[in-house]
Amino acid sequence: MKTAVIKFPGTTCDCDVLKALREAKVDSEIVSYKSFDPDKYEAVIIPGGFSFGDYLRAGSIAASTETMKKIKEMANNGKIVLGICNGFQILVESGILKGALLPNLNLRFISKWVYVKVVKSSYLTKGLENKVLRLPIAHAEGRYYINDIEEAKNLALFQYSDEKGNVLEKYNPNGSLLNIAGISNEEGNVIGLMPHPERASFKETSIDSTTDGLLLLRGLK
Ligand SMILES: NC(=O)CC[C@H](N)C(=O)O
Repeated sequence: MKTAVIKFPGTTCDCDVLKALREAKVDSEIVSYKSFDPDKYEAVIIPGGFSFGDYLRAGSIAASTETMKKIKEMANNGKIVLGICNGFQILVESGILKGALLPNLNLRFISKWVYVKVVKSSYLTKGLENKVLRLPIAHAEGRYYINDIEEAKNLALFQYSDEKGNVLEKYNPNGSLLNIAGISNEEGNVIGLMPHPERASFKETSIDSTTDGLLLLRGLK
């Protein structure tokens, strides 16, 4: 699937995402937010980083760009949209995904390996339901919140858990509602998650040689 990896000023994870996508055999390239042509792609990834310096709130300035209008249209047309970390923040700031990403409860930047349980099917989690993935997080504003608990349950795609998939508050690194680490829209074609699959795609740079990130990225093949 022809996939664009969008680069905003302050995006830092574009090269890592591209490398992981190529490892997953996904036809992909990095595209500047200034010259993005949505008609050329079937899928788009908004990678992590600090777009526009995270000024105001993480993701809020990128959310108001023309590029995000184009990505909203792609989402509405059923194309695949994936936001990773800052990309997830941009998707909620632009209203393409519901809810908000608030500062972590401890008001600190948290960088650690976590386990997340896949709690529903979506375009990228077909066949991975109930599996536990080991992925790293690295963020200051990752506390998922939405004002309606029932809606949160429906949106939840990944929940912080232990390695066996027990979703308990003690495994919640940032205070997210219902331990939510990622969500998808109802159709399952728009996905946002705080953990970084691209950082769990190479044995050499992963913890315990895990390549769980590839399980998700291969869905874009
Ligand atoms: N890893 C990322 O994408 C970065 C972090 C994000 N902008 C934050 O600190 O919340």
